[in-house]
Amino acid sequence: MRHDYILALSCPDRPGIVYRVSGLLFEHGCNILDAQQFGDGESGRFFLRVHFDVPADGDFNAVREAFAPLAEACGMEWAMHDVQRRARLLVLVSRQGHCLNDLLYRTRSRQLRADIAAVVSNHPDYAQLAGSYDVPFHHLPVDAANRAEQERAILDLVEREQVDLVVLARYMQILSPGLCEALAGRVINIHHSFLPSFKGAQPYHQAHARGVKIIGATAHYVTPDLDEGPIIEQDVVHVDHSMTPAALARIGSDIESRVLARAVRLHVEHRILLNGHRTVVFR
Ligand SMILES: Nc1nc2c(c(=O)[nH]1)N[C@@H](CN(C=O)c1ccc(C(=O)N[C@@H](CCC(=O)O)C(=O)O)cc1)CN2
Repeated sequence: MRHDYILALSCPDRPGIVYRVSGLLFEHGCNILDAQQFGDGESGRFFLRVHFDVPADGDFNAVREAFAPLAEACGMEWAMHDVQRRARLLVLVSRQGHCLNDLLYRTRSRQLRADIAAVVSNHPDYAQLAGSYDVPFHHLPVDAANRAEQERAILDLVEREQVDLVVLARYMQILSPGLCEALAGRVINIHHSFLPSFKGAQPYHQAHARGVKIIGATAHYVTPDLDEGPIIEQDVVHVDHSMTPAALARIGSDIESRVLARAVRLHVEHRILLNGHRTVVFR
């Protein structure tokens, strides 16, 4: 039986990259099932995502070892991923549980190629919800005095549970620069506004005060600069003058869940490549 893999790479753009990558895969008996590419004239970088399979009598490790010298010669940042492997998520939540609820269902129903290894919260509210899905729940209260200890406990969980991606599902704590660095590229946050508008706390109150006619949600990678990380996915919905901040939050909650789920899917399917401060997303 053939086995599928994803090759995702970025490198300085030059003629012949696709030719050399596809030729190497061909020489190892691999078949390309899907390929997407983008050459960014502004950054001078080339981005490629190749879905390929290895024949039953093939050797994936040999393919990966043969690829390494080519990657080195082209200055590639690259990775190959087993399509069958389900990503392991650690979901962090505070008081608003709609995104957690959505991710629990989507992972359990296998809509997402991922499993939730555990839930962490600074409040006890969602212990029963996590338990109803047989997902371990860790109540880790946090304040200025114990923040370093609490974040150490989160990192220990990431290592112990072999977590691939940390999801801030309306987790209302600002991660320290140290934690952001330790998990660089592996933390996605859902911000409840259409960034760059209304960063920080209470974006629906900010939106109401501004009198906007659309609200939105933004999923982005987390960096030390609050709500400034590379944007992955966004969506919006129309609102009007009659809606209070609470009404905006109710309307916005559906958008938040959808945008976060789309961003998690894009990440776990290896469809996102970083392009400096921005992303390239192969849908
Ligand atoms: N280092 C980062 N941490 C977090 C990011 C980020 O981009 N970089 N995104 C936030 C998300 N966020 C809104 O989406 C957000 C969370 C928390 C706050 C805030 O002011 N929190 C207060 C405490 C609030 C409370 O205890 O209820 C604080 O930490 O002092 C603003 C925006 C998640 N983390």
